[in-house]
Amino acid sequence: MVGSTEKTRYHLATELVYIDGDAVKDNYNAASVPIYQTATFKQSSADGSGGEYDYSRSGNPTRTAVEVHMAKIMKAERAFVVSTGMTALDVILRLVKTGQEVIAGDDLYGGTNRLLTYVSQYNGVKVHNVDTTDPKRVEEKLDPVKTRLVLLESPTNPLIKIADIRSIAARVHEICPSALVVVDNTMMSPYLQNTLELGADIEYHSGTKYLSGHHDLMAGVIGCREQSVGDQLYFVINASGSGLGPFDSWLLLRGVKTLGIRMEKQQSNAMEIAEFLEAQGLKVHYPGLASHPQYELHRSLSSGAGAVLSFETGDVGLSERIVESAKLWGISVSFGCVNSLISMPCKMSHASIPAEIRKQRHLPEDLIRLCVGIEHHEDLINDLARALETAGVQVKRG
Ligand SMILES: Cc1ncc(COP(=O)(O)O)c(C=O)c1O
Ligand SMILES: N[C@@H](CCSC[C@H](N)C(=O)O)C(=O)O
Repeated sequence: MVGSTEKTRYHLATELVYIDGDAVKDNYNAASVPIYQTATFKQSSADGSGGEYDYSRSGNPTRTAVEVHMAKIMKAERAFVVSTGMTALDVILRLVKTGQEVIAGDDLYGGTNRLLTYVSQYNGVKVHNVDTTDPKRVEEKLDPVKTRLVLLESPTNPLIKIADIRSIAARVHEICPSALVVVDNTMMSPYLQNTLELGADIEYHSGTKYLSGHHDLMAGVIGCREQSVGDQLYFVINASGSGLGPFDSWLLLRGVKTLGIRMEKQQSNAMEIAEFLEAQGLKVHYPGLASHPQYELHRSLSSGAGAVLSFETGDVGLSERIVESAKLWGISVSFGCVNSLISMPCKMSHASIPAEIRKQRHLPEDLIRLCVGIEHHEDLINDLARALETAGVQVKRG
């Protein structure tokens, strides 16, 4: 019902806009996929052999439309849309049983760290946090019997570190044939990086970010390579009721159509801003800069650097003053939206990671994260320059 083995025929920017007419049967040929705002569906008989849908927790035509579309975009055997990005990870973690192990990065979104800590404390699942920029650190923890999941973020949120997804996936599959390689691809979106093609078994996204693009909904997207994995994921989604509602499914489908054009503009703005900050002598983390330690690796995995970057000032108070002096840059968590945002991860998105763990993992307290939108880059740079000056930094103008 929600599967798609259809291969893409056009450039990705075109496929994003082109919704396959067969994804949803509509008697009136509506140009926009209808919102089936219904909980239940009338059946023609009482023997359970009725229509394609019976209850929206189990399936809904608007949800099917976005799932079929996302499967095509992610080149997945099957895709699912769920209520949030964290729900996506929660569903995936249900595939890990007590006694099994997870290997994850040591620079991860704060909420991901929180959920992994929960499963390790209460579900009897050992979680190894390792530096995933070094494939050897992952390999050291692989156990052919116990390892069930290897979870990667690349680039990481918020230090923008890169994992060699291709090599890690190959080694995991060689050493632990029953382990699943899972990539949180939120920071790139399917427009810039296809992790299933790089060897991942499951790719997931916070659809709250680039996929929807306007910060007007919460969503999660999961894509997988194998039908059997898809069956297990669907079981959990139906059993737990985590599928995305019809209206949010419709909003997500609408948002995805403009992903290509938004991402092109956002990352070209991000590059201008990264260069401006680097010219100020600040330590900037952005994989589009040749100074990024994994610049070449990132280029070999993806087709762009994305629109999230972070930089260090060396002084927490100074960072706070910069963030609070910005006007055009909204002080908010989240990223991937048309509006530009500024934040301090240690006090905001990553505040749920205990301070001593943040220290152990070398997450700088003064780090400022910028999530670049589609505004004119000169306005963004001018506003940032003014914020730096207001905070006491002498700015070199180009
Ligand atoms: C990299 C990453 N993955 C997953 C999530 C979780 O997504 P959501 O907020 O949609 O639950 C977030 C942010 O929240 C994130 O930054
Ligand atoms: N209070 C929230 C913070 C959400 S952070 C959202 C996003 N992933 C980001 O990185 O900005 C929480 O504790 O989850």
